[in-house]
Amino acid sequence: RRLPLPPGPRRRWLIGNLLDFPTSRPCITFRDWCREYGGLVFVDIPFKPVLIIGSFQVAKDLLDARSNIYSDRPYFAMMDLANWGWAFSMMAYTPSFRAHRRLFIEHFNRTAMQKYRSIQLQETHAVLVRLLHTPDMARQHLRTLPASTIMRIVYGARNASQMNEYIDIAEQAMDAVRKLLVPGAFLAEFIPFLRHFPPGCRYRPIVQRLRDQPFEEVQRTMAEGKAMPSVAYSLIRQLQGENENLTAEQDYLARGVAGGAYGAASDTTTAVTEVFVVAMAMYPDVQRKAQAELDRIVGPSRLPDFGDLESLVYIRAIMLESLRWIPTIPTCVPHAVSVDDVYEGYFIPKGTLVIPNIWAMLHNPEDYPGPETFKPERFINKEGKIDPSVRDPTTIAFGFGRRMCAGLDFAATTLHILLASMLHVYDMKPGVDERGQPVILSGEGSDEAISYVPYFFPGESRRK
Ligand code: HEM
Repeated sequence: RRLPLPPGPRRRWLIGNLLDFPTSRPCITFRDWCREYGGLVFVDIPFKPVLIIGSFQVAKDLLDARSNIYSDRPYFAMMDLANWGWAFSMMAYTPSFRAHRRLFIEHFNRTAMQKYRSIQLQETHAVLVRLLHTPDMARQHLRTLPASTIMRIVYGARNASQMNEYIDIAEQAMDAVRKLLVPGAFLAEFIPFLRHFPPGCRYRPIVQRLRDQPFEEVQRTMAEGKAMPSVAYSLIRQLQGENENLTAEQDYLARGVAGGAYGAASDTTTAVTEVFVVAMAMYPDVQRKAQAELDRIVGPSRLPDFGDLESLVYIRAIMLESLRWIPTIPTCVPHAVSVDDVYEGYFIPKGTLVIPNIWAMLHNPEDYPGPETFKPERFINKEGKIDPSVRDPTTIAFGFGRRMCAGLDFAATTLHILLASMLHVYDMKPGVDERGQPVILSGEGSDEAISYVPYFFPGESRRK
């Protein structure tokens, strides 16, 4: 006899839990279900069983320890309709996915990243200057930073107008990810015949341009002998070897690896930066403490550098707290289990969609007391070092197992240097709205797959 399925909300005849599935702020409903039924909750959606993971331990046991069978992705109907199927973050755990990920890691591991530091610093400094000249466009400037950094690294984009065009394309293409990847936001994910009425189709041309236009520009400049060093350039050289052209398969791989970097890096890093700025405006004491650390370690006559980061412990704690307080991808990117499995006496059928509730794990009061408060001190021990006994939010916020974020190191260094530089130069304060009224800030994320904070600030320079 089959073992029982994990517990979960009561199922209705024929439609199971279809009507219970949340379409707004799913992380909250999932957290409530887990409080009622435990760290593992089974939700019965016709054609698509769903498993919600609400506890860090269960995520470790399944997604990390059994990563050989929990690293698949479900078929994302809406993302496929929007033409995002080429992005390896959406791919099933196939040999093609593994080839993409392997190649990606080769260009974004810790050693490879040393090469990108000067671009990271130049882009960070450029943002500081833009903020000074046009503070009313602060939000836009901060949004452009990860985009332009990754664009220069991946495609060697050369001039401002080319860069702006690429960023504009990416902004439009990423809108699909924000809107279509929220679990349950589109019932078509679960009910196949609804896919004939797709809101995703309108994104197809722009997503295609995101992948192809900058890549083909690199190919063109290579043919003219004018290409700048870039990841795309290295990929093409590496794959094509002595041959004159890439094969169709190599071409698909190279475009996917390059385009995947841009898609995965820009919005996520921006979202954390926005959380950080709002937190600084809401918690001026934290800001002052960070600035005191900077004054002590960096001093007033220069900007922070990568060599300072190890000593900037409090600022690292601010980064960790920014990742924890409003998690960037609150319900992760769903995994899928590729064979039938049994866990703690429960049967988990092959093909089940697995959703780790990152938000709930990072707001678990047992690991992070007073989780709604922004408190970097929680990560620092008596010796003034990062406390290894407090769960590191990067082990949750970047996902799990063999699908864990492939750009974690890149994201963490980009953020650390940016946060340090922003705090060194600016005081972040709550701004005023169009009617001149003070903006009420809140620590609540948006309702999209990548969580934003709703408002933004003008900062003020603290260095005259
Ligand atoms: C703070 C910023 C970031 C956060 C919070 C973040 C978070 C995540 C999460 C939660 C996933 C899904 C993991 C899973 O399925 O278990 C993911 C996947 C991924 N991320 Fe990030 N990410 C960030 C920045 C970046 C950057 C800067 C890059 C590239 C340079 C990147 C590249 C990727 C890729 C390629 C995947 C797909 C991995 C796969 O499916 O195997 N991410 N990220």
